[in-house]
Amino acid sequence: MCLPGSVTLCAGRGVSVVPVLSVEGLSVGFDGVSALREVSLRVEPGEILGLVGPNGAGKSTLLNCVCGLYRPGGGRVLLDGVDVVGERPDAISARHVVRTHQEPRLLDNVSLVDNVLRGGTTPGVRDRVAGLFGLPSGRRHRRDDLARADEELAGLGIEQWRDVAARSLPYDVRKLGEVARARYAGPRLMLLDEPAAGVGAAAAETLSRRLRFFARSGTAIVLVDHNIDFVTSSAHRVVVLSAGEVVAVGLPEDITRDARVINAYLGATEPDQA
Ligand SMILES: Nc1ncnc2c1ncn2[C@@H]1O[C@H](COP(=O)(O)OP(=O)(O)OP(=O)(O)O)[C@@H](O)[C@H]1O
Repeated sequence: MCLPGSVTLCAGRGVSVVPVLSVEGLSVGFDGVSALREVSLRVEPGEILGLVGPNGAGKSTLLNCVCGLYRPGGGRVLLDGVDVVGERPDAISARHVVRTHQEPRLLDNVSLVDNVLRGGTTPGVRDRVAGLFGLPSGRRHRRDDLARADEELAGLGIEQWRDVAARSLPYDVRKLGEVARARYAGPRLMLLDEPAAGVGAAAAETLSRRLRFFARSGTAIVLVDHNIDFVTSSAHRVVVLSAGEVVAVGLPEDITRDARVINAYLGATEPDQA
C-alpha cells in the first residue's frame, strides 16, 4: 500500500518501505492459554490499521506487547526496523509511541487542557527555570504549548471543556481528551484501544475525520474498536483477530463481507450457529 505521508517511496517503484510497526510471529501465553499465536502485521507511515475481533481475541494483548507492557513468548516487534522486545515501556514511548486505554486515564483533579499538556515531553531545565521566574521565553513557550493543546481539543470538538477538571467531564469527553493528549505528544505511532467506545455517533464521526487528519500528517495508527462501522470508515486496512490468530486482512469494504470474519463474530456471540 502506498499512502500519503509515507516517508519512503512505494515498493511498487522498486524501493522497499520500512514500516513504522512490524509485528512478526508474535505469540503470548498466560498460564498455558494462548492469547496470541504467531501474529504478524505491519503499519506504514500515514496508515490507519484497524484491528478488530471478538472479546478475548487478543487485541489489547497485542497493543501491550508493542508498548512494552507485556513481553511476548515468541516473535518480534519492530519499530522503524528495530526489534524492541525487552525494552521498557518508557524506552518504547521515547520512540514516539503512545497508547490510549479502554478506560481513559486522565488525572482527575487536573483540567482537560492541563491533562493534554502533560502528554507532551517533559520541559528541559532551562524551560522550567524560565517558566518559574516568569521570564519571557518561559511565557512564550507556555503560550505556544497552550495554543497547540487548544488546537487538539478543537480538532476533536471538545474545546468548550478545556478548563473543567477531568473528574467532572462527561465520559465521552474524557475518551476524546485522551486522544487529544496522545496526539499532543507528537507520536509517530498511536495505539488506540477502543477510542470510540461510549462515544456518540456525531463525536465518533469527528474522531474518525481527525484520525484521518493525523494519518495525512504521517502518523501511523493502530485502531482497536468493537464499533465495526467506525473502524471500517476510519481505517485504510483491517486485520481481524479471533482467538489469538489472524483470520483475515484486507480493505475495510472487503472485510465486512469475508466469511471467516462473519464466522469469527457469530462464533463468539451465537455459538449454536457457528
Ligand atoms: N494479564 C493477563 N493475565 C491473564 N490472561 C490475560 C491477561 N491479559 C489478557 N489475558 C487473556 O488473553 C486473552 C486475550 O485478551 P485480550 O484482552 O487481549 O483480548 P481483547 O481482544 O482485547 O478483548 P476485549 O475486546 O474484550 O478487550 C483473553 O483470554 C484474556 O483473558
